[in-house]
Amino acid sequence: MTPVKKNDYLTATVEDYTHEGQGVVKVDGYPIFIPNVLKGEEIEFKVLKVNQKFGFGKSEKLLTPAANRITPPCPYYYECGGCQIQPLNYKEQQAFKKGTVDKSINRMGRLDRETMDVMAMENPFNYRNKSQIPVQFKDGRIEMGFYRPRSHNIVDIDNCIIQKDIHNKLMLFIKEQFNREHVSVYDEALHKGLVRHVVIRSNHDDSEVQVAFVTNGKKNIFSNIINEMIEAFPMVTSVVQNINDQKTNVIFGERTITLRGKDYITDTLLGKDFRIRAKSFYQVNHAQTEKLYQKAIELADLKGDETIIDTYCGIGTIGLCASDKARKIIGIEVVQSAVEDAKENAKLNGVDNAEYHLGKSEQVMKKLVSEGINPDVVFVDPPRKGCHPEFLESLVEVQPEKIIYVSCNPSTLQRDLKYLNAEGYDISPVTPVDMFPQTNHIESVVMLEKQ
Ligand SMILES: C[S@@+](CC[C@H](N)C(=O)[O-])C[C@H]1O[C@@H](n2cnc3c(N)ncnc32)[C@H](O)[C@@H]1O
Repeated sequence: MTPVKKNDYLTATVEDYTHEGQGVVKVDGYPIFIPNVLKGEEIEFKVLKVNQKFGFGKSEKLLTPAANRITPPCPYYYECGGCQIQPLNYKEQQAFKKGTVDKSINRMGRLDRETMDVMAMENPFNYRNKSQIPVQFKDGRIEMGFYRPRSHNIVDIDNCIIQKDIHNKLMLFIKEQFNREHVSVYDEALHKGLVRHVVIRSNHDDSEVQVAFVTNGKKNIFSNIINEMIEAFPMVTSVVQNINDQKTNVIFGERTITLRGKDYITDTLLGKDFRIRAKSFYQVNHAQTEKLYQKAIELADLKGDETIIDTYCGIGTIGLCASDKARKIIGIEVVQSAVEDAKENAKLNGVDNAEYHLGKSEQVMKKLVSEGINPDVVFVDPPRKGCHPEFLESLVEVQPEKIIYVSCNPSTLQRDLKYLNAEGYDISPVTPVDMFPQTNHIESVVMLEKQ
């Protein structure tokens, strides 16, 4: 028996945050998760759902608001699923993120390591350099915006406070053009219609912008729109069409066709230039990426004669930023276009001590181990699911002096750290880096050293 029932109205004080940024209240020890409330607030709430071990609720009345509460700066906040923690001022967002990393490493992982203060942004808005904007036809108009939480219904928006200003201007412009030209828009339920997403990506000073039209089929109806767009936005140096005719939630399909200009944009990170194509991973927050990489390279404490493996390397950014201080860089990445970009990026920066391997880290690493590779430092930057167990086994087999782990998921980070710790690696304090202000996402960097 749970101590609460669905539709109960209760009063409690918010004790903590979940890793998703929801408030946690407890009734006789039974936790209930409530969005948009701050730690320390006394609230009246309604119970919405009751599971065996925890429930969900909705705040009905703030009895004592926290000093760190603010009115969400975005007017779409309560409808749109893009941001989750706007009622927390930036100081409280940092406290939530530090607390989440700390709980993961120390409470869940029992690793007993210090969590540093969050490396924060000076101005935590208008930072996203990549916008993946779904398109829908509703009530006689084409709408563009972002999905409501846990749905594929779009909130039609004119301005997003976390994406860069140039993206907001282009989004509005393209929406108007689509409406004027009565462009055919994809209907997910019927799997019919043409335009599915518009993806905008820009470099740090907006001197190069890429617009990608993701379409269900290869019909190209974009000539007029592109002409007008380039006249109004001469910084759009790349327009591509990506064909995705599958019934899927994955945004990009296999094939990308260049419609105008180049098929990439170029950005600079820590003095190195990087070509980025539409499907390649690239960190979304330029200012914070430089801080993150700087910290990662500082933790590696390179002397100049090291062999470095940069795995889950994307377009080669971390390794190439470290290449001046290393003897050799070996990159591993599973996306073909990213590997091609990485090779190109090495050339572009005059780096001749880098080589790249296409494939899964868990497989390529095994092969490199069997060939007798002997790295001194390994940079690891996996996706949210963390490292594959077979990759970790190979890593332990080659025994690098140092491993620098960059993670976008504190939960898989602690799992992998625990394994490496048990296999003889000491763990440095963990530094959270705020790559995604206003959202519940958290990036961290940590160094492991052979005992
Ligand atoms: C979080 S991103 C990091 C990329 C890069 N280090 C950076 O900072 O831009 C993770 C990368 O791992 C790649 N990836 C995902 N699974 C992989 C696997 N099993 N083996 C190798 N690379 C993988 C993704 O394509 C992506 O480029």
